[in-house]
Amino acid sequence: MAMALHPQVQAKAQAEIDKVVGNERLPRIEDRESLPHVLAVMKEMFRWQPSVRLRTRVRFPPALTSDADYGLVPHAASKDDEYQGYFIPAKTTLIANVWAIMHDESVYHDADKFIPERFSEEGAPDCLDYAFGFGRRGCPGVLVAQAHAFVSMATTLATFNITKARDARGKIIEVKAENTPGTVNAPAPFKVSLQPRSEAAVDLIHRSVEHSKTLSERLEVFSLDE
Ligand code: HEM
Repeated sequence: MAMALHPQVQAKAQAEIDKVVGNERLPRIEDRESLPHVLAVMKEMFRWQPSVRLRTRVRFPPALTSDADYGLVPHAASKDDEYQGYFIPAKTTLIANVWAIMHDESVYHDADKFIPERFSEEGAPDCLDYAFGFGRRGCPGVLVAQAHAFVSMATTLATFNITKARDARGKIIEVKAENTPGTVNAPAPFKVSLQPRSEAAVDLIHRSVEHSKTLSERLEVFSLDE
């Protein structure tokens, strides 16, 4: 969705991939540090639309909403505590308001806009520190999730142009940045067009599909042997 809405962000990320990775292979996780704009696009995705649901700009106490009756992964204070001068009695339900953190205008200017350069060029605080929760109950899948998100994004950008789709009469179907209700923050259904970027991209896509088939065959052999 974000790429169809922001073609200039997409073009910049693709130019970076073309320069650093070329079109002989797909981007890999090892390329992460050499692709700062692509990484910034991923961070901006997690900031602009954090996966957690709680969505309010009320911050009382800052960054924490206490005794809320909705939101993702509520936690409880195991003992009396204090946070920035606010007393939190034991057993209080606490839900980190990740949306408020990610859309705090004093930290992320034009917070509702999609601006990856805030991470790659402006030194904004790394939103990946919050997107997966906090402390000892933070997401244990964080590393695998981030690696997967980066590789999926980078390989898609390397091989496809994502644009707004057109209807049967050729009229552009506008994309609306809307979300589904529910615990997990997912985009509402939307239509985009994915076109391979070149013959080389088509070849890479075919080769990677063949490669994954080989991998799954190897995994099958491995599980049969056991
Ligand atoms: C983009 C992908 C993902 C996102 C955005 C995400 C985000 C989160 C968040 C925000 C929490 C709540 C943390 C908290 O309450 O402080 C969480 C918890 C959790 N996540 Fe993920 N997660 C992702 C992928 C994964 C994956 C791939 C795994 C497993 C391999 C995983 C396993 C878990 C588990 C088990 C918990 C509960 C931890 C606990 O309560 O101690 N997650 N995740």
